[in-house]
Amino acid sequence: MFLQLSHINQHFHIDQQTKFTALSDINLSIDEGEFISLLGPSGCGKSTLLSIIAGLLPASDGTILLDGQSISKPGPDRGVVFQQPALFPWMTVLDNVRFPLRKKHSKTEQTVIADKFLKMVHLSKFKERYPHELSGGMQQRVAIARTLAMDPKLLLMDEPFGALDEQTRMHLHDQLEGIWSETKKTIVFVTHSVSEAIQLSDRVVVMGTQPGRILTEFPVDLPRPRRNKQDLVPLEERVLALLSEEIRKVKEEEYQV
Ligand SMILES: Nc1ncnc2c1ncn2[C@@H]1O[C@H](COP(=O)(O)OP(=O)(O)OP(=O)(O)O)[C@@H](O)[C@H]1O
Repeated sequence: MFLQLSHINQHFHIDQQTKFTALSDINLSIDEGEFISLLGPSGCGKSTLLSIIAGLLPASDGTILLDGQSISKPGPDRGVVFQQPALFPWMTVLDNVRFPLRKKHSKTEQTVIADKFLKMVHLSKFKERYPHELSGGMQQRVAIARTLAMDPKLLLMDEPFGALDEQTRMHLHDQLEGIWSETKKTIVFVTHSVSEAIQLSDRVVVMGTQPGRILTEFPVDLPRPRRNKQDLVPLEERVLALLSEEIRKVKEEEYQV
């Protein structure tokens, strides 16, 4: 197994007396090259789980093995793409992508690698531009190129298209599918969107709340690319039926309805 999460629990101490369980007994196995989505209502612990896999947050309990190695802190084998692209505004697109390569690669190598991934996200023509001269979707593609350029074994994406409009998001779904089939990277993708999860993933892992846990998994056996939205509807309905109860629980807790 390429990525193996075993018995992960995550507790946060709210104060000296109160402990909040954000994740309870998470067990998940992911094959190399798989595209997995973590889907669930707000607060079910998707980002927390991604942070634990990234090594940004140590799990309260449990183990994570990536390619046989135990994970406890961030490492170059994992690349994270967040909702906000977090580019350096004073650097050109090319320099942003070259920046993380500076310690391991010569200047020429940095440029060759950066050019390759900027081409993959169709931004070669914009490499001398600055982030503020790009749209939100283009900035996010730069962030994806920058992460891929580091050649991580595992790509972790936390609602990477959540801040973008619907049209841009659809465009980036196509691009991400292309990147995934070209690079064969293993991807763990966090989303709120049922259709996004089904369109992109080999497997949708549905999480529930109180405490955050895995409810079930849905394999997606639909041919790619999945451009015809109608083909996704039967599975969407099954996932939504499961999620509606969880969403009701969140509303009840948050709004006391
Ligand atoms: N550092 C922290 N201290 C205390 N509680 C936390 C901390 N980080 C997260 N939580 C809580 O853990 C739960 C899970 O949060 P998380 O952000 O992982 O959920 P999520 O599923 O990603 O939500 P969303 O979809 O809204 O982004 C939430 O109830 C949140 O308030």
